[in-house]
Amino acid sequence: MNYLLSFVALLISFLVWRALKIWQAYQKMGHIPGFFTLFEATTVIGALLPSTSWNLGLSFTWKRKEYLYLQRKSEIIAIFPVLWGEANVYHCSPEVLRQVKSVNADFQKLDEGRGPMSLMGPNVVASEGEDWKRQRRITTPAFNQNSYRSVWEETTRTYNEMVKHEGWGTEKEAFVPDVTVYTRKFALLIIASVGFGLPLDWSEPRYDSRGVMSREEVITQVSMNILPRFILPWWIYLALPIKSLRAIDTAFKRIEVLLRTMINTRVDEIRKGISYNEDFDDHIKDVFGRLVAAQLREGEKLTLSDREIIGNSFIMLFAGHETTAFTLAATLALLAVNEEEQEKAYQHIKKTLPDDRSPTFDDYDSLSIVLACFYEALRMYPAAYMSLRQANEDTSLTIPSMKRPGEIERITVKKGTTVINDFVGMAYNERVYPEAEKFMPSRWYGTNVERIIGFGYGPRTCLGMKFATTEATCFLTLLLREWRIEAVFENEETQQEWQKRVLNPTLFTTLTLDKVPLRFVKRY
Ligand code: HEM
Repeated sequence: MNYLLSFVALLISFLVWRALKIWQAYQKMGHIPGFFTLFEATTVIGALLPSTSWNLGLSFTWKRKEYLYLQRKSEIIAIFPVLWGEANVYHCSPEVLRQVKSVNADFQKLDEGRGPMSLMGPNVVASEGEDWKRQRRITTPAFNQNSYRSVWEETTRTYNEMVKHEGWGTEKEAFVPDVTVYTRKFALLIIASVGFGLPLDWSEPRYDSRGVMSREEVITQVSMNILPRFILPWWIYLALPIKSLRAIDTAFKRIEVLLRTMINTRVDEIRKGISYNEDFDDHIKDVFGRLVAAQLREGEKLTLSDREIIGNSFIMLFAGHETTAFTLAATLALLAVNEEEQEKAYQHIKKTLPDDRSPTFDDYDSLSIVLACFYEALRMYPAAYMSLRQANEDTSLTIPSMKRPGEIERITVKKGTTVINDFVGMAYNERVYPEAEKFMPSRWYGTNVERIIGFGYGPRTCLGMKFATTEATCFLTLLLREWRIEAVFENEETQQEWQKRVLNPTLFTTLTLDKVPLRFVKRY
């Protein structure tokens, strides 16, 4: 009886607490069109439960992309979770994105969102204010024309290694059961080599004969398990003898050792090679070298702690390969089911590279139709599918009106409100991208890079944007000029049905695709 009373008292306290919370949120955001749900999508419970009418589910911005904003006839909406989580404001307007992320915007990254990204140490993605400025200034010079040239050369080398190792050189056709496995490995090898001077081998097996994980597998496991590692308590790895948990634990321990060893080796190299009072910029070109060298500038402002070097190395390895890999996979899949666009890209490559000469970095600007295919895939499957910002002050936002097209509405977001930039919503906003469901690379012909919002906007725009587009242009050019890409259908399914089944992403740490089966058919 006592137990029952305690339970009822607890339940009542909980409900009163929630009612108060929702009431407070409603005071703040009630003027924004919105709706109620039971759990907030990004909380553990909200993410684990399936997407239904009463629970949004983790991938709800994708699953409801056609009607989420249309239902409320507004490009900005508020979502109030009744039982768990915080109320937030979502929007699907590139105009709002620009206001929230411009240089003068009084918004900042959320502490909660920064947690998982700082798992291995503070870094440029997760930091704010002066810490962010310092880390951005240290890392930015590593992204320059010379490094993009290295990206191009390394992409060409790795492509040839892939074709050789997979035995495709002599084949007329290659069946690729899941192209994401290849693009993932590809992107990882490029960032590891160009960004970190860590050459990984395409042919190295994931585990050696003694069952020891390869370095590639360590980085892949770590990238795929950032959220579980962040959420799960340390003792769970000891308490539960589950193989996949053990693999996560091993990978996180090994990456720490790997990065520390790399730091020590690089410190020795730098100390031997140059006097560390000299201008480092002239000597050290790669991202990792710049991070390590910054630490050696004793007594200077632009320095990094050990934890910051590890944090930044980890984040570059992660940000530098997951996003590129899935966008490349989406590009190939979309080209497979849009034959006309694939043919256009192929003809463009042939015209740009007469006599079948190999593409070089100097061809990058001319291969704009290839890059447009990548931009369009990025729009339709935005790897960084949302970004969160908190208002530091009451801020008035101007939003194109859905009810009265051509007019502008003003909405104030109150101090402390979290604004979620919903890149899926923006990508499928028919006002901005007519026929949004259609793969139309021509949207990006001759475009201004500021329009490519998939890489963010403003001072915190993606640092690796040109790194990624260089790699993508080179990889796609090499592949498309040699192979015709085809979808592998199941039974009698149509191209649209294939796209719907196969290109059905999961929204987790990034937007990920699961199993994209393709066939590469030799063109000559
Ligand atoms: C298709 C590939 C990529 C996509 C779609 C992408 C997307 C993004 C987006 C949307 C942001 C801004 C996030 C925010 O505002 O909260 C961002 C930031 C960042 N990205 Fe990328 N990224 C890609 C590739 C890369 C690569 C290859 C690297 C490094 C080699 C990289 C490094 C970074 C870093 C360091 C930041 C943080 C910048 C800052 O806060 O100052 N990204 N990325």
